[in-house]
Amino acid sequence: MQADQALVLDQVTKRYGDFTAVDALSFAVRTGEVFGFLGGNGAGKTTSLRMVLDIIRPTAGNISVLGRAPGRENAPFLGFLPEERGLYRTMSAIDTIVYFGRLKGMSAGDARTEGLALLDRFGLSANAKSTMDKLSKGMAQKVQLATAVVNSPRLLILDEPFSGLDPVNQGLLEDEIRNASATGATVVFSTHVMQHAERLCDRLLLLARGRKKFEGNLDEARALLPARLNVTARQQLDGLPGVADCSGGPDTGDGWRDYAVTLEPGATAGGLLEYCTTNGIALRRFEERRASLHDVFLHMVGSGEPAQ
Ligand SMILES: Nc1ncnc2c1ncn2[C@@H]1O[C@H](COP(=O)(O)OP(=O)(O)OP(=O)(O)O)[C@@H](O)[C@H]1O
Repeated sequence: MQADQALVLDQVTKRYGDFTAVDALSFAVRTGEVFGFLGGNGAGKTTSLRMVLDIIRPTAGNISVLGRAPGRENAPFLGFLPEERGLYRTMSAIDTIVYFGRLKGMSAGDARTEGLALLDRFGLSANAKSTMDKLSKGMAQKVQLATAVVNSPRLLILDEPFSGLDPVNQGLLEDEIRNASATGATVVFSTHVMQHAERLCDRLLLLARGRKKFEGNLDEARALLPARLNVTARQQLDGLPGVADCSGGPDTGDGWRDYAVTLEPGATAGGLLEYCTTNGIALRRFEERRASLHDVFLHMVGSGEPAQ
């Protein structure tokens, strides 16, 4: 493992009987980056994260967390928001945060000071002494987030952190992730909602049926898709170099038509534009349509896997 890698999985497999939930998965998360762990339902995200946290053990392969094997001694440096949220119903919000801070080796005083500051930041100052069963689901989720970050973790792992949050609180969580990253923490979060990943991730991994489909940054992910263009021209572009498909809308009356053009893999919009210019093909509009991460997901994983 290199010094600039916060998390490394090397050929990690997890089997449940005959079923392989995670299949020879290898990837590395660099220190300080926000890393998206993406996949549809049942892809193996939670299973992978649980192995990192030593909640379950791999069937095969190696995991390195901040340079060490998974285990309890990593607790002071880690923050974890589990997918299954659950806190002691009769404990107050602040006591809950202090309890988790203590589990991670903080003093009660430090955990309380930091816990109160977090509740304030999350708009929950007035609820510090409310017991968990008196809080709304979203409020309880923010308290749980506070338990994950109270120790200013070097590696923050969030399993489906956006589920169950309203748009305002989703924004707050995005800010919290950016904030953790800005202060030097490494953040790994799983999601099946591509928009969050698109806004937040430095790099991402796409998982399907336990296998890695892609690891890289957003631009690299988008480059996996053939370029698509909106073009207004006087003639069909089918058959031009690099054009895989060109479908046209109605003639607007003066001979111009709008075309949706898909290029062949590896062909570039610039190459087609240059060809048109040098060959006297008149163009009134020539726009590249930027692929979304959702498009990439469907392209890589297929529409059988859910993504939003
Ligand atoms: N303890 C278990 N015993 C048997 N199979 C399991 C167990 N835990 C998980 N699985 C299976 O492993 C696969 C991966 O599950 P996992 O929870 O890791 O997926 P996920 O990517 O987190 O999905 P989701 O987005 O739905 O939470 C699923 O098919 C699941 O049924």
